[in-house]
Amino acid sequence: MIKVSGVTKKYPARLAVDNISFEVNRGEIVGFLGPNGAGKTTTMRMLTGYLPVNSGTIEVAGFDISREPQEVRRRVGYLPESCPLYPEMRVDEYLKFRASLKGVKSSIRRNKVNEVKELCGLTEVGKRIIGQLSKGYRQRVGLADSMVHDPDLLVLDEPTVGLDPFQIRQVRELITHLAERHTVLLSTHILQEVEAICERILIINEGRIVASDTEENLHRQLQACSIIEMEIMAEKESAIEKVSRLEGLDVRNANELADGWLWLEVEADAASMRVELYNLAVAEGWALRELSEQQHSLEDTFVQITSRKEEK
Ligand SMILES: Nc1ncnc2c1ncn2[C@@H]1O[C@H](COP(=O)(O)OP(=O)(O)OP(=O)(O)O)[C@@H](O)[C@H]1O
Repeated sequence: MIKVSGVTKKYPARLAVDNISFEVNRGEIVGFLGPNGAGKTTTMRMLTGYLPVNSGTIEVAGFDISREPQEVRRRVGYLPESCPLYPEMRVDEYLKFRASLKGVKSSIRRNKVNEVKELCGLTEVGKRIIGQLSKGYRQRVGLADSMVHDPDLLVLDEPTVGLDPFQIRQVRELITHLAERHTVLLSTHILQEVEAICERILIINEGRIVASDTEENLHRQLQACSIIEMEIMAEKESAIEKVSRLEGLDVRNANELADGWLWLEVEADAASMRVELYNLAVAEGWALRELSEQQHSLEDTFVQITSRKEEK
């Protein structure tokens, strides 16, 4: 559905997107993650034909964005970061206006508007003035707008930004529902959002794609190093020395607990090195009451991937 090949975008004072390539398959729901200024919005604007590329090619639904921008726009629904609604218009009026701008035939326009209103939970507010709606509802109007021409692909830039937790949940459910019929590329800062709705994650950092995989596989890449916590009855200095002497294990933190036990935080080069620590405790005659490996959160994964120096 999306094929980006070697795309670069330079603003006068800044290289925002640096030779990126990635693909999104039909029917996928892909999360686009990256720190502030990483290049997410720039990429999304190029994908939707709002910003020209400097070099490289973008194909959407088989059409080249530079050569056939109209064909691409017809097949893409875009929810920009700050959706430019007309605050003085009523919801129905606005959606009909947008549908006509997007070339929806007048004979089916009313039906299309009703359909997207229903999908976005807007049926009750059709007669309301947009400027008087809550932010959550305005966001739904933006979503309804992005899909009123029945696009194959939805590109959503931070769809839940500024919403309260209840609205966030509703908009997420809506997106999950939309993904049954559309391919979705969605940018967000909220990692739980990606965990909750996306099948695959693309991570962009300083204008470059630094990861593209399922959440599970991204975690797996990082399982190569893990953190183990242990609590033993042992003398601090000697325990640190003996643990650190084991290959692939290094003590990061040590604390003598109030009840006399020693807590150690150990960095392991590989997953499942707890058994080495268990064997050491047995060999040294240390009583052991805790030996656990920390699971990486998506946040750890994100931080590690976006701070890997060699990939910059
Ligand atoms: N119109 C512009 N003119 C000049 N520089 C720009 C323009 N738009 C974006 N930039 C710069 O390009 C880089 C990428 O910006 P972009 O908005 O694509 O990042 P982003 O990942 O969407 O960030 P955020 O998460 O903060 O929205 C940033 O350094 C930004 O300052």
